[in-house]
Amino acid sequence: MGLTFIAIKPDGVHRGLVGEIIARFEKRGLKLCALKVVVPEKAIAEKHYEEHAGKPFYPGLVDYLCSGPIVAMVWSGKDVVAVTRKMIGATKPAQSEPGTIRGDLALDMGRNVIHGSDSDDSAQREIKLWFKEEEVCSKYVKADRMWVYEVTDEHTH
Ligand SMILES: Nc1ncnc2c1ncn2[C@@H]1O[C@H](COP(=O)(O)OP(=O)(O)OP(=O)(O)O)[C@@H](O)[C@H]1O
Repeated sequence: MGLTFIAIKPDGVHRGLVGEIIARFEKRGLKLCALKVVVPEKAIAEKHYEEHAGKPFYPGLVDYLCSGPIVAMVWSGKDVVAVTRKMIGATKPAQSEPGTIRGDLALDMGRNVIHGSDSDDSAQREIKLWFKEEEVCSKYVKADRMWVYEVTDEHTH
């Protein structure tokens, strides 16, 4: 089953973009499996971005994530990692296509509004880092499933 971890970063929360971003994922047909508002603990933010540890921007990146509440979410759907990465757009907003979240809502790489897992392995690691198992409701069958998917099997939700 395809799951991904999405976080609306503190700038997205402070700028009032939460509803707009969630609406985009809902309208695409994805299924919301978990959601919470949380001010990240430094240790979790460091772990989340551990692949960047040692890079010059790492301390600022961790401070940015911890600077206010984030909206942490789990979404599921067909090809959910690839689909959400496309919807989010390139890391540098100047390179994000119009129509993407960053292409429409962000201007600065250090304030790029949203995070999305970049692979199934990262998604699994990040979901475990941010959520307890019982906080993720991935089993329910969404009522519009037969209108979102042509074939509804164990790979669609
Ligand atoms: N060279 C850089 N200088 C400053 N900040 C950077 C740089 N590269 C990445 N970042 C910051 O680190 C975050 C993580 O970088 P990554 O390469 O994982 O991009 P991403 O997967 O598009 O972003 P995210 O992980 O936040 O979804 C970026 O969102 C950006 O805020």
